[in-house]
Amino acid sequence: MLLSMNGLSIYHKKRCIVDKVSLALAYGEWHAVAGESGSGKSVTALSIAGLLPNELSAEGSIFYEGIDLLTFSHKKMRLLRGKKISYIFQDYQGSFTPFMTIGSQFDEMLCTHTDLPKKARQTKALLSLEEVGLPPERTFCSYPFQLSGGQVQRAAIAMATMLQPKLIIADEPTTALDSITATAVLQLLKKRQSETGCGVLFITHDLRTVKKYSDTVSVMQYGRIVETGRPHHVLAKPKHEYTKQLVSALPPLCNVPVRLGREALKEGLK
Ligand SMILES: Nc1ncnc2c1ncn2[C@@H]1O[C@H](COP(=O)(O)OP(=O)(O)OP(=O)(O)O)[C@@H](O)[C@H]1O
Repeated sequence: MLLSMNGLSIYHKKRCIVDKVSLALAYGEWHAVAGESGSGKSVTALSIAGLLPNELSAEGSIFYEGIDLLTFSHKKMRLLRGKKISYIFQDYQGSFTPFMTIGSQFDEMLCTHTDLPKKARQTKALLSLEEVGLPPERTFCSYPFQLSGGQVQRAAIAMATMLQPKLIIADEPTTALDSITATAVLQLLKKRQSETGCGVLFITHDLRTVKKYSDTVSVMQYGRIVETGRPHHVLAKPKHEYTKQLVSALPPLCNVPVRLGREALKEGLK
């Protein structure tokens, strides 16, 4: 197992906001965590990357390749982030520092995790930007606010996959995008996943994306996982009352049979 979370609880002071969550993610798997706003999806994801704000505390265990990340120091987690575990946020303010060019942020990551000389770092960054369909030189020299939302997320995917991490955590990466751009960004993430073989933990409130891209879905409500399984099972025959409500709230056109994985990707790339 790439990631195995056991009895994870997260507290704000004495308030429990995530309650004994257990979740597993295999190598190369796309695991969606779906649920309404405030159910605890983001804080669960942040805890894996060691990015919980100071006022929150976590208990339980989060094993990444057999090592409990909750026992890691901030310094060790910094070395792991980017190289082994990457994070894609909802918007550029999460993924990029606004006052640095995209290129210098790629360079900073390469400096932290590799011994490459300057020229080779630049070549690698430009190649990564090209791989996600962005004009490499122009994007490299741009500040995040000079790019569109879709371009920022493409650049975030480029940076997240550049060092071929085994795990990518994507926290509602398409929330700020229109539906056509969102589809293109998700197809790109799926494509990069199949190229690099990484696992994806995908946080979403949109069950349509769960149907289309995920191998597994966990449904969260009030800080607990109430149901886990293959999307076509969970969505066709939801067991928990909350999942039933989520499914019945889907627009009718979305309640069609699900095609998953490679098939969905092929479809998306046509
Ligand atoms: N820094 C914080 N301090 C105190 N409470 C917090 C903090 N961050 C999150 N929470 C609380 O934790 C709960 C879960 O929040 P979280 O952001 O994980 O939800 P979510 O399911 O990701 O929602 P959304 O889809 O809106 O992002 C909420 O009740 C929220 O108010």
